Amino acid sequence: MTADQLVAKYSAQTETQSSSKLAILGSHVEGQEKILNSGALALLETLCEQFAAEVPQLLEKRCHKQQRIDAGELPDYLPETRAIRDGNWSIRGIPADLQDRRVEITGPVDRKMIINALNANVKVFMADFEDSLAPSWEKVVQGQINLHDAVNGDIEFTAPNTGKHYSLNPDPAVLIARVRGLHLKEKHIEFEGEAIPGGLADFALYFYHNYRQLLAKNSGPYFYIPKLESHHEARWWAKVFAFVEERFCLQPGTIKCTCLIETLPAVFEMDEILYELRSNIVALNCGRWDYIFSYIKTLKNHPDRVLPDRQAVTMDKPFLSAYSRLLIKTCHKRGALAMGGMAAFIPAKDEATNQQVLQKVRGDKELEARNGHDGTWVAHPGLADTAMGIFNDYIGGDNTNQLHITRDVDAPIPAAELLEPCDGERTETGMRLNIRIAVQYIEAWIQGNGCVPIYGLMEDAATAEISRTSIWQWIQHEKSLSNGKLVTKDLFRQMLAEELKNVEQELGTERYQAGKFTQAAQLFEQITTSDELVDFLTLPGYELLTA
Ligand SMILES: CC(=O)SCCNC(=O)CCNC(=O)[C@H](O)C(C)(C)COP(=O)(O)OP(=O)(O)OC[C@H]1O[C@@H](n2cnc3c(N)ncnc32)[C@H](O)[C@@H]1OP(=O)(O)O
Ligand SMILES: O=CC(=O)O
Ligand SMILES: [Mg+2]
Repeated sequence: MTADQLVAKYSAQTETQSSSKLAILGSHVEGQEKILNSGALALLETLCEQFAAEVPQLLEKRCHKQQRIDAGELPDYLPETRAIRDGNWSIRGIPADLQDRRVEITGPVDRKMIINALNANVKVFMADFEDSLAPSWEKVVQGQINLHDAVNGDIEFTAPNTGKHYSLNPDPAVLIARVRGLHLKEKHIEFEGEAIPGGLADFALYFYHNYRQLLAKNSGPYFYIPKLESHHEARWWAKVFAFVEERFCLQPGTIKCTCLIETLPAVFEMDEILYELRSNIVALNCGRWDYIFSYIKTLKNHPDRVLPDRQAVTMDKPFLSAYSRLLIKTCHKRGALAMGGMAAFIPAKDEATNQQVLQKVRGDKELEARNGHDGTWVAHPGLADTAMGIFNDYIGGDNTNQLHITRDVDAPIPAAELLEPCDGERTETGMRLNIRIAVQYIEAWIQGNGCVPIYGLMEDAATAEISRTSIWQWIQHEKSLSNGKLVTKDLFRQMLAEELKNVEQELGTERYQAGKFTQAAQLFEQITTSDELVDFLTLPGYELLTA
């Protein structure tokens, strides 16, 4: 039976016996029939049946590990998987259209942005259901509709305010969908009365609707997997992929994924993650913003590892440099690409400032390319040429990547280097900036906007996490600012009140009052002064977003 016949049979079966275990609770989104059809829901139901119950167990494993680290242990390479690290093995391979990923643009699954991103001067577009998306039901469903139209090549958009029309250029970038992390649920779909894992919904819907078209175009169902913390979680995804490949009569390894290494626990299991997913994985990526957040979160009880101002934590700091170099060394040894990360700068409107922005982006991308990364991320089309120029220079000639760079000079990288405390000041200016960023970001998020420009930087869920957890950590460890002020809950509350006034002045009273700043400030205050560190900002945020 061909794959097409199989899908038809699978869809027909479920057309007649509508699913009893899966319930759609979200309100109607225009066009949802295209996405939430019986075949897609049948796949989702089967995946939930097979795999959803394991997710809480995986999250529980994270907690157990964290308890040991909270009690004083430091993360390290795992003794029980030494044979995998020492073994001689490679990943299955990289399809032709994923060999050259020198510049990838990222962005939420907004219709206009999808078109702009696919038309940008980049090799890949990472369409994001994660850090840059506030996953309201409408955005999730509309995002799937948009991606389906993009894969079909008939996505179009007319801006209501300008009348400008958008459609795809002839040779669009390769599409990779980033699904939600395992901690996030999709509460508008329930399986046996329980909200389902958000990432499983994103995966099933994108896969089901697009894999045939993508394969017909000599591309494939490609995914970014975020926020993994262990090789057990990688194994879970490997089982999901293998199950779906078998179900749809696809060659093993048809689904391809790139895993973000953006948690401190995962950096010690990169070989193991590649190994678990070796049939499907093609690359790892340095998700530096979540990684910095994870460094704070994982080492939250370790007074000697408290980070300084966010601006001081740059990729040339020893712990981040070691992370980038180890990722490259590990990937290239196994035949996988080593993707760099995001410089959070975005273009400025005035030319002089923009030149400074481009200079900073150039510096950041040069460091990555020189280290041996095979490609990098940009947040905005206006940065694509700059990043492309740097990577063209380093990759050179007919090459498509830097897989030949083995970084033997770095063997081995000890755990201590990955955990090295980061020097730098904690300043009142830095703390106030963290406050203004976090409160504005939370306000945007609970209104449904997961990625916003604030003070010339792209702010998303990962960058905002650094701002809010830095203050939490400074309070908990009774740190003093460079001007001698002790960081306390009261000092934070006082600064928050003052900075809310500054934000109101910056934005104007009309915008401020029409917004949700009071709600955002309440949530921010609550999670910053709580003695328990809230795991992810987006968990209480999701309750407000979907209230
Ligand atoms: C830590 C991480 O996870 S990083 C990955 C997640 N983060 C992201 O993906 C960031 C994506 N970037 C963005 O969302 C945006 O660039 C923002 C919010 C930072 C800034 O957006 P804006 O203020 O709209 O930028 P600006 O006004 O300069 O945009 C100019 C044009 O570029 C487009 N544009 C900007 N960023 C992008 C993008 N990432 N993809 C596609 N198009 C984009 C805008 O849609 C706009 O198009 P138009 O001229 O046709 O109207
Ligand atoms: O997802 C990317 C990051 O930096 O976080
Ligand atoms: Mg991230």
